[in-house]
Amino acid sequence: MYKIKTFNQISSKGLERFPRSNYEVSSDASSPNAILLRSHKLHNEVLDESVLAIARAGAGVNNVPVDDCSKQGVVVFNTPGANANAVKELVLAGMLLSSRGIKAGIDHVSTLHNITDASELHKTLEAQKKQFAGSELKGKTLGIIGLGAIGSLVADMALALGMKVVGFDPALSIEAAWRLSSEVQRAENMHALLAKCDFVSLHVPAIKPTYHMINAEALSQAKRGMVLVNFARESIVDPEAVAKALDIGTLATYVCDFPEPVFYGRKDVIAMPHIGASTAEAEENCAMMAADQLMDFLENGNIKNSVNFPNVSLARVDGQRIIFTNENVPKVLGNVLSVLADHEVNVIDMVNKSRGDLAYNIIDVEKMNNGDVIDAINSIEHVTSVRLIP
Ligand SMILES: NC(=O)C1=CN([C@@H]2O[C@H](COP(=O)(O)OP(=O)(O)OC[C@H]3O[C@@H](n4cnc5c(N)ncnc54)[C@H](O)[C@@H]3O)[C@@H](O)[C@H]2O)C=CC1
Ligand SMILES: O=C(O)C(=O)COP(=O)(O)O
Repeated sequence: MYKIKTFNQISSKGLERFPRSNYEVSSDASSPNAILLRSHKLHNEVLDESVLAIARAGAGVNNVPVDDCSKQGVVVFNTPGANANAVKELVLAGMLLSSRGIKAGIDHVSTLHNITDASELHKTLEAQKKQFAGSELKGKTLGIIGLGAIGSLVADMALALGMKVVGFDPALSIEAAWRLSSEVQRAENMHALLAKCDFVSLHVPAIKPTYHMINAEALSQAKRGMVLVNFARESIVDPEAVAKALDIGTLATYVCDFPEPVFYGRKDVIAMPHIGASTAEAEENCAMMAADQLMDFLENGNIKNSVNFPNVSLARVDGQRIIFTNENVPKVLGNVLSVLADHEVNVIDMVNKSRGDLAYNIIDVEKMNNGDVIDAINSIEHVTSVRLIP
């Protein structure tokens, strides 16, 4: 029986994937084999030694202590692209809210409830609507910083709306580059992008190099009257610098999914409560993908869409499967194979893959009678975790 501990509201479509004959899934599971969560912050919690994997039903893993997990051989998964469409649609809403008098117009209409005569109401609205005129997105230039799953969808959407699109992504993967429209112009650097865009949308992960990447210095390069859209993370912008840029007119509007106290009461900030991925479709996609990845990992040791370990997959054969993780240094695999040889364990098939400082191994062996083998592997220097799958 595998135990999955959940945090946050996980879509039932995902939870239903775990057969209850084999899985206990609950928010208060003790000694869980795996954790399934969304934005719940794990940094201040002690990770149970029983935890083999953590699946983030979503994209950003800044709420998971990935480096600590790596040291303990805990595999961290996310669900790339599964909520990208939901975010893309809200980016469009954000751009429209910033360029048309939608919010102010709606608020204004709600103040007119005292006018009970329909023709008087219509006359008043027609006389006042000029206050809520805006401008169109067509023909404007959108800069996109981060051209991964979300950024590339935003680019396609903007091009379809008749916008010009400029992109910046120094870490673009080959797969993401293939997805990207050839109509997206490449900016040499972020400053060049900021200088020529009417709208700039951020779609980078919250990692050290992106911390406050939109700061006073970056904003000093921005085209006057730019709209900044942040559905990525709060840490990517310096809120004080954004408030200052709004004060002096460098920025016309800041649209974000991450409200900050410094923005309270500002009419030029459109702040939403982190709802970029809050659609039934995105929640289902993320939860189902995370559940499937966890099950394949727990039952077979296969890894797909981990953020710290390589993708690894090996077809099952009769026998037993040994899984171990190690620091990526010489001799570890050799030492493990020596232990197997010393215990007269016959290897059927194996795979060994590394990613940066970490390595992941699956070794299929004929059924063993010796219970000491796993302990012996565990005691090898640089091995960080080991388990046996029957
Ligand atoms: N508001 C919400 O509810 C949601 C927010 N997000 C946020 O959006 C982020 C991006 O999500 P995805 O597009 O799915 O991730 P992704 O991994 O597909 O794309 C991220 C892109 O950012 C690029 N990048 C990394 N460092 C960069 C830098 N310094 N400058 C420019 N580009 C850089 C990467 O090369 C990659 O192409 C997530 O990490 C998360 O923080 C994601 C989903 C929902
Ligand atoms: O996927 C992401 O990175 C998100 O920010 C979505 O967060 P949520 O799962 O809606 O709490």
